[in-house]
Amino acid sequence: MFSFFKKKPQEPAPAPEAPVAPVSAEVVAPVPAPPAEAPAAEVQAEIVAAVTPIEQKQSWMARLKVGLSKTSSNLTTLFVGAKIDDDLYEELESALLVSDAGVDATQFLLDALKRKVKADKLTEAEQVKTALRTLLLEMLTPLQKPLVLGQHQPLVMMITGVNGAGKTTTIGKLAKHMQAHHQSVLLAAGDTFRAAAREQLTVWGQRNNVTVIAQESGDPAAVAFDAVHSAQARGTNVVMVDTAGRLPTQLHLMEELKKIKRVITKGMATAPHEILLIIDGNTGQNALTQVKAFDDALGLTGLVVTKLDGTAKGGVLAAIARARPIPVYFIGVGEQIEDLQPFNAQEFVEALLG
Ligand SMILES: Nc1nc2c(ncn2[C@@H]2O[C@H](COP(=O)(O)OP(=O)(O)OP(=O)(O)O)[C@@H](O)[C@H]2O)c(=O)[nH]1
Repeated sequence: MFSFFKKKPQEPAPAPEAPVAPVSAEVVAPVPAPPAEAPAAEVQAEIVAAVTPIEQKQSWMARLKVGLSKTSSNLTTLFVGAKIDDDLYEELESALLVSDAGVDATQFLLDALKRKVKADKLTEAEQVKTALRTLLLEMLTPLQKPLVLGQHQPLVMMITGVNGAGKTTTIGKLAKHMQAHHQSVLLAAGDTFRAAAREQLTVWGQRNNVTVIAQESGDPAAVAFDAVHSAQARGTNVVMVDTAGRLPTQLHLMEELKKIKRVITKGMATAPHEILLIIDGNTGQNALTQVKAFDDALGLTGLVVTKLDGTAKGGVLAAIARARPIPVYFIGVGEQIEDLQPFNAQEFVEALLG
């Protein structure tokens, strides 16, 4: 099942469009006032759930389970035939740390588990496992939030992340899913560093009926600005701004991201409405460092965790839930479109703990 949440727009009545300003590298035309949002094309206040064939769903869950099988086997075997004693807690501590949950989340889970074992007078290891499942679910459920469509016209999304995290691939998958929900999509090829990235996106756009705004050379902020105005003029529903990969330690590149955000806001006062960080699920605890750094710089609204089909351990979501509980809109378990699905805490915990 792939679903988005569609909502009525909350903005005041739309004002007329500001004239499209010429794109310039540094400062862009005066801020149009007031925010010029056209009425949302189609609005519904309900969760739109695409019915996904049961086999597809099962194969997706199967891939998630395979992806997280190492962690799952570490976490589940330690309960088999075990006694509830210090050894069990120690083994659990190691398994959680190895799963990338990090010290804080691991300690939190262990403390909570010990309290629960005492309070509920648990006597069997299997009951402790069930208690752990409940605690993990409580911890991860706040991360489960749908991406809202139809609230802004256009909905402007900035997509960020380190090199190779899966930004461009995720944009492609999201665009397809959005089209399936009758949303028109426009992409801004903001990775102006790599000509190949721009070309890749342009070719992909042509094939998939998605307009791509790209510039031969230039400033990614200008490309983003151009894309926002273009979407406003065309009545496009969603703009996704791709950005070049960068490490949080590359401070000048982080400054560039802030600039892209500022310039988007100049193009549309309420935008960007979503700032997503794409995380490679295999980066372990480093993912948390990325979340903190990108959030500090930009104020993230959502995360997408990719490559949970590989050697990912999955525990990093617990670390994120404790340290920076930013919604995980989607998780990816492969390269196909249907391999990107909304994050569901229940399914995730099931994949981790059986
Ligand atoms: N196995 C697997 N591979 C994925 C997934 N998502 C993306 N990939 C692959 O990861 C690689 C990098 O993806 P890109 O989308 O190019 O990453 P990017 O963040 O745009 O990279 P840069 O443009 O270098 O910053 C590609 O080979 C993708 O096919 C996933 O969920 N699972």
